[in-house]
Amino acid sequence: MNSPQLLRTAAELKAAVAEALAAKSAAGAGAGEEPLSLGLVPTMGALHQGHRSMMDAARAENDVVVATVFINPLQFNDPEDLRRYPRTLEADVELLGAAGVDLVFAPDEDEVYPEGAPLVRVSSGELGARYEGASRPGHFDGVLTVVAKLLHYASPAAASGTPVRYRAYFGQKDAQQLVLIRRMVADLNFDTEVRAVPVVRAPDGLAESSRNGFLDPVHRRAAAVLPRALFSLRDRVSAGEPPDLAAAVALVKAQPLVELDYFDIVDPQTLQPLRPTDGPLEKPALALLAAQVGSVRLIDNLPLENPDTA
Ligand SMILES: Nc1ncnc2c1ncn2[C@@H]1O[C@H](COP(=O)(O)OP(=O)(O)OP(=O)(O)O)[C@@H](O)[C@H]1O
Ligand SMILES: CC(C)(CO)[C@@H](O)C(=O)[O-]
Ligand code: BAL
Repeated sequence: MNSPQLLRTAAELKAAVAEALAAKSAAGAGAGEEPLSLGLVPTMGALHQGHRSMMDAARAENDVVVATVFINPLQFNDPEDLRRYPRTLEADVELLGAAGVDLVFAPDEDEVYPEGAPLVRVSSGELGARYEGASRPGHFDGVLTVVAKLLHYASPAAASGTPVRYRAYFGQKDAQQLVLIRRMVADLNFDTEVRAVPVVRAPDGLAESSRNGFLDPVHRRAAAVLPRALFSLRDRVSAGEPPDLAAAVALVKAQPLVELDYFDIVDPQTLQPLRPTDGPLEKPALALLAAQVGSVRLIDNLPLENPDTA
């Protein structure tokens, strides 16, 4: 297992990115058809198998892989959620080493926000005010602002005389976040390719999440109703039947320990609701939900595709 270099400041990261790319270049990377490449994987730490699969994807596609571990206060609307967010840097660095990550950027809050909360932020607009944004006001402006900063910190642009392909990895589990990051990169001309990584699930279907550790065994078992409802919806759609959202909602509501926030069927690119009331789905869609399970808020989603219109 290699031990990744741990960088605490933007200046250290910049120097380490330049050095790592130069070493790869000297070893012959980027000399053929494929340019030299750098993969960035932003996280908030408390890493699990979902994160591991993003690291694996980045490792498979890039010469240099940078992971970031930063709990971004700007995206928390609930101070208690921020206070208790799990902090496990030592174990995280171990997982990142096992995944072959080269550099780990774990800055302090003062490094990222030296003047305190920034005056100028990236606005997530109308799309950022729906679903997760409706329940967590300001969340997506905070996410986009820090992702913009992280993309700048790790940018290979200035680090090398040769062109470097820059890819950034995000989980499909945070579907709305992913759509918004794609929009930011397109709307603001970031020179970065956004790569989506499929949701990694526990054996009972629950999406892996750093907050799952807060569930006691009873709530943990109850939470499995969320993927059950999503997969029941998907199975109907895959069989060419209309999506019965009401039945899927009823399944969740029958579990008293789970309080549904939203459950909808949306366009995967725009997140506009697509709610056929009788006929089958006419184009690929995404089922999207959030629920409170005990003290934990969980989100999940699943693509829906009608084989007759695929
Ligand atoms: N189960 C998963 N499968 C694939 N990607 C995931 C999964 N869980 C998280 N990710 C991705 O990992 C990245 C970092 O997410 P984050 O560190 O917030 O972890 P998390 O488990 O989503 O934590 P939480 O849900 O408690 O905020 C995001 O791009 C997120 O979509
Ligand atoms: C992308 C991210 C690391 C930004 O803080 C965070 O929102 C997350 O972990 O999904
Ligand atoms: N994975 C999304 C980060 C958050 O819940 O704040």
